[in-house]
Amino acid sequence: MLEVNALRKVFGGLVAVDTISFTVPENSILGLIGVNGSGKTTIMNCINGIYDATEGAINFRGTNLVGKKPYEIARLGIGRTFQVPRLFRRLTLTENLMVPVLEDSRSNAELTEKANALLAEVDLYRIRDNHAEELSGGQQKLVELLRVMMLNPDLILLDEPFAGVHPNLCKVFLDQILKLKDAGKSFILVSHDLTSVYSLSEHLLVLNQGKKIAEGNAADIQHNPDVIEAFLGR
Ligand SMILES: Nc1ncnc2c1ncn2[C@@H]1O[C@H](COP(=O)(O)OP(=O)(O)OP(=O)(O)O)[C@@H](O)[C@H]1O
Repeated sequence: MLEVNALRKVFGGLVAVDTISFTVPENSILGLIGVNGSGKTTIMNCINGIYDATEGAINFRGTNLVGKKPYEIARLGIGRTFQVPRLFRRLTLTENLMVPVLEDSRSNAELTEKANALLAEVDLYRIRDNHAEELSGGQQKLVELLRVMMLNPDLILLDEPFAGVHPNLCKVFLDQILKLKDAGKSFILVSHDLTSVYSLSEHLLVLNQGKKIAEGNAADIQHNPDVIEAFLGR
């Protein structure tokens, strides 16, 4: 579904992503792990068009994404959440969900029904008229995922969905991911929560200082000496 080939992203003299290649098959979850500053978010930003790749190719179902704008990439079927959720603080939950579909050809009633159904799935329908700023950080992350789902993407990039989130909400988030996976969606998951990322991902990529140092399934990664050294410094 997604093929990233020899991706390189340089900021001035800093090579943030150093010639990384990987693929995301249809209906799969790829985990992206690495210590702070290893290049994970930069890879996400290159895929969804926030950054232009310095070099390399990114193909999504045969379309080259390099040079495309974030809204074009969203319309092609790639959604994205952020480490710090980017909701409109003074809009209600329902209004936040309606933002990506303002120019949608579906009727307002149909879209509102969809937004409310998504909110109901995670027990937020009852507070649908609250302002986003009234939510906890974890609830905001959840609403951001629902907002992404309004465009029904096939590939969803999740940046640190569990960081700072109450364990009960993490469970809701995990259930949502699994449900969407069952419905055929694919994910790239960036997380420092290794337990969750190991349990969710069929395949993992480990980054260190912009380079790929290992890849494989959770068992391969957990026993890889380079990974142990990068994470634990021994
Ligand atoms: N816009 C930018 N301008 C300059 N340097 C940047 C920019 N974005 C990222 N970097 C640098 O690129 C490197 C990789 O950063 P990135 O945010 O991708 O790492 P990360 O693995 O996501 O880290 P974290 O786990 O802390 O989120 C870091 O050294 C960072 O300082």
